[in-house]
Amino acid sequence: MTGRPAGVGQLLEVTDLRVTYGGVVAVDDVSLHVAEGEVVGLIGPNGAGKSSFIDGLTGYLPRRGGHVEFEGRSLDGLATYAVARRGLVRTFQSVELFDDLTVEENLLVAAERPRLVTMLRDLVLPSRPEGVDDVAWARMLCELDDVAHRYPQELSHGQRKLVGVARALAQRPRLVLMDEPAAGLDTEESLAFGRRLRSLPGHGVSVLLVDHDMGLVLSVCDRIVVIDFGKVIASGTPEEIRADEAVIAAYLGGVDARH
Ligand SMILES: Nc1ncnc2c1ncn2[C@@H]1O[C@H](COP(=O)(O)OP(=O)(O)OP(=O)(O)O)[C@@H](O)[C@H]1O
Repeated sequence: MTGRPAGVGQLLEVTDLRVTYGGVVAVDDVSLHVAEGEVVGLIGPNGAGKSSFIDGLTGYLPRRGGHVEFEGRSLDGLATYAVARRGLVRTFQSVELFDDLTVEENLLVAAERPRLVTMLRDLVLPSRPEGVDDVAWARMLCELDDVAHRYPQELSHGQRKLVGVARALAQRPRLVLMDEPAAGLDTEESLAFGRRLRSLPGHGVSVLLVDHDMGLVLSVCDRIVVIDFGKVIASGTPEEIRADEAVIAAYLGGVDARH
């Protein structure tokens, strides 16, 4: 159901991932891959298992089955911080920023370990130009330079969401898993966010995007995987997903059954 034969060379390869809560099977043997440079969407109606999938994938919840490989190496049994260190970093639905720290300081905290590496690297390679550290890079990508010295309470909801994304980027991920990054953004903010997101592969960052904003997902993703009741029901290009009858039925069914 992943839309391509199993093989090597994927950045992320998830095989038959299973996540349960007691007797509830939230993720029922879901397989999915992300290749280098791809923006892949993971969508599904409310309660389909999207967040549980990300939690199981990144080690926030125990996996009851399946395997996760990243850059050809197994992530099975790794703690969340070790997964992030490998370059697989996630954002959360609710952005928990440090209110008494500025935007810049929030990013510095996120990038603490990489910055230590940066300092050591700078000692060895003093010619490295100033200002291209990980925090500045994340700020630049999320266009947060103008608010770098503001506090989170002074920002709009959309800007706070962007700081959450920048915090993930400041860790220099190879792949960022975004859990509903556009929730609460207005149309204009969502469009701007989509443009920034689309630029990430050009900076060496691939993306797995979970979001309810279908306009955003359909416009920025190379491929989309759709789950419902914990199972993959479709995968393909945005055009294929738009026309897929199982997807249409799941979302139309969702209007009656889930809201
Ligand atoms: N802590 C929990 N305890 C028990 N069941 C849970 C728990 N969290 C989620 N579930 C159940 O697992 C299933 C998948 O939920 P999940 O939150 O992963 O779906 P989702 O697709 O992310 O939904 P949404 O789009 O609403 O965020 C649902 O049936 C949900 O009720």
